[in-house]
Amino acid sequence: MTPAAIDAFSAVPPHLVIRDAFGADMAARLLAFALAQAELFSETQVGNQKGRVAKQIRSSRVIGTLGALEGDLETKFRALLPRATAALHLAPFTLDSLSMELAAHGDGDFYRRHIDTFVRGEMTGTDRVLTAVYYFHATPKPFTGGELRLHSLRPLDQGGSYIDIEPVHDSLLLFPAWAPHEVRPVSCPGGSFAQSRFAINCWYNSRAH
Ligand SMILES: O=C(O)CCC(=O)C(=O)O
Ligand SMILES: [Fe+2]
Repeated sequence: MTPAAIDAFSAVPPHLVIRDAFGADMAARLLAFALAQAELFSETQVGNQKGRVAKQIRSSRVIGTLGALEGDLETKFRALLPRATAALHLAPFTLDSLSMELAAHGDGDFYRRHIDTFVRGEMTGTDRVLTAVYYFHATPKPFTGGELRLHSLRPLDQGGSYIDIEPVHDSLLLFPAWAPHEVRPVSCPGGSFAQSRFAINCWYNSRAH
């Protein structure tokens, strides 16, 4: 009997991890920015419906602006695109824009399995093609858990698979926006905002046709 092939539906989607991605100085500036803006973070929402907060799907806080760091960050994320396109074997696309947000996961926070592409009438004129997540936190690391779990398209109980990726300080993770993923629950006994698992989500958007 021929063993069943590991088909595209059962394989973990392509991904790229970059350590020491933006450097200790940028990580420190981002942490200082996050703490200074603590009051301006709001509860995360799911989907595009204004005001919808689905606590059973996603629990975290987010801020949509990166202040004076925004320009530097955008340059760094843009510079990664050729490398990511090659490593992830992405079909060529024309970059329309980047969208960035800064998210904080504290004690008990999580984000259930989802994809980042817009589907079913959530279209906004652009398509998210590529997701990048940049991780940073206080040192020593004040939390456990919070791994990014990247799933195959096929569910685990039907022969699918997954990989857990640690949110290492000053590291970057890139994967196609269509890839199913989740944030595993964070445990942060101290519980203060400063001890959160911080991440910048950056989406590379192509114009939707
Ligand atoms: O924080 C992460 O590791 C990923 C967050 C995420 O999946 C999202 O905001 O869409
Ligand atoms: Fe996501």
